[in-house]
Amino acid sequence: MEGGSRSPCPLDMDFSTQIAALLSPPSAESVKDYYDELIAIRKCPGLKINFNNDSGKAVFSVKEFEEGELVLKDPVLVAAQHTTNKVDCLVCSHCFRFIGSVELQIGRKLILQDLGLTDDNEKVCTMASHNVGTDSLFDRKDDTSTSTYQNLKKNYISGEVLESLVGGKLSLPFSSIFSLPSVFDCPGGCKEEHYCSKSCADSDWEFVHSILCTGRNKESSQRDAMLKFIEHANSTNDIFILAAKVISFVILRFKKLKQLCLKKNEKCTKLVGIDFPLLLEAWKPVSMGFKKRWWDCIALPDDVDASDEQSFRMQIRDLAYTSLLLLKKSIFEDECAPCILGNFDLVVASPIEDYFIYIDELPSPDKEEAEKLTRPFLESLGDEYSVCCQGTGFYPIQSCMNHSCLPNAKAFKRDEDKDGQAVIIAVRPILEGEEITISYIDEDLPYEERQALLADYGFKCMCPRCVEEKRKA
Ligand SMILES: C[S@@+](CC[C@H](N)C(=O)[O-])C[C@H]1O[C@@H](n2cnc3c(N)ncnc32)[C@H](O)[C@@H]1O
Repeated sequence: MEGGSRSPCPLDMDFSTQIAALLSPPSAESVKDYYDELIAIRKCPGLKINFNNDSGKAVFSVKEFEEGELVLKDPVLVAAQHTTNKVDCLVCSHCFRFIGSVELQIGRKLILQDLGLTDDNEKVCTMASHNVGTDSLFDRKDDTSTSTYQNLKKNYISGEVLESLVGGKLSLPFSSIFSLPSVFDCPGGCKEEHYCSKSCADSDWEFVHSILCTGRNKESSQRDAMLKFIEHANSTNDIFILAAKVISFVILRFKKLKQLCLKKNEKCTKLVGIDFPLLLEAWKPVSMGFKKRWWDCIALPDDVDASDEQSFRMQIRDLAYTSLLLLKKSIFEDECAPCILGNFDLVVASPIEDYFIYIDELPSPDKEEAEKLTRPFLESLGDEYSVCCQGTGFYPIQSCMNHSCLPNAKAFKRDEDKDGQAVIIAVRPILEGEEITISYIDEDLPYEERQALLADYGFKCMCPRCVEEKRKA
């Protein structure tokens, strides 16, 4: 591996040519073809991806946009909700929409809080690896003949009431206005993932989850190995869960391409046991956003001295290698040699905030009447009563947008944007042919602070504002 000690991974040596090919930037022509097709599929004909001399790929407008106009809706290619966030939000594992009901969201969170899961990271991880979703909450009813949650300590809402809330026996006033899609279980029966519809469940199964599922169809040794991988990721860095999803996505895409190829009776070239051209093709959507290996580009934490950078990077590379070995034990595939890539934030607003605002804005006496029921729940939830769904994902088009401290667009979720898609809105009129830029940081900060933050992204900003402010300094 360049710039560090020798890689602990023998694959790096054995497959150095193939790995170099996988990690080398795709040609300008294949980038153009790939994004032209994707833009047509995404139905955002106002955009074009081209190369810009200073910063590589860039998004350009091919039409005028008005201030406030939607520029892009970009569904996530692969994403994962943060492990700790799973206590706060029950969301569809495919589109990241909130699911169940206002009652289930509130009751589930209070129960998990009372079980101590929000205070204790270790326990959150355990909860996530044996995921407490909906069934597992209800399953506990079988454990006792009386109410399951009657021993809950912190809330002054009784366990019985919470049980009625998650079980659908107790309705909160006006909650039907904020109705959420019903919960669909994982088709593999793992109880770790939940969905908003059969189509989301099927898509996730087809594109990612069938390999990672710890449900009934998994052989028990593989299931144990997968649980060990998940536990390691949750107690070190949950970015490895996203990495595992990316690897699954590539393997499943590879298998599909291979089947297609065999169906058409085409010759599939074999290279040291790997059908390499097909693997390159399967990896293509990921390669479009791949920059560097994770340990080479992750920002140096504040508490790590610059002189220790090299050893820090080697440590996290070794951590990634340990994670990869654990994953390989559970999804061993001869045909694919995986790798880890970069990431982008995923955020979906919680409907719980809207619900409590609605109650607060009701006219008298409806408000007082409704609050008799809702206030104890709001008080029990505390300041963090409506945490967003937060995670990490890879957005193919948004990830091509460069930074400017004087951007013409921004990521902004409107009221109607209730899922994990990236939404980009024009912040001023955009001319045809202009590059579309967003700000990666708080652009209200002074010049020096902006540059310091952008250094973590590996570049010095030369936008017109920075050039001007530097000149004046
Ligand atoms: C999310 S990507 C944007 C797309 C990128 N240009 C590409 O080719 O994939 C972020 C990376 O783009 C480059 N970049 C973004 N904005 C830039 C700018 N204003 N000046 C120089 N490089 C920039 C940096 O390398 C940064 O790490």
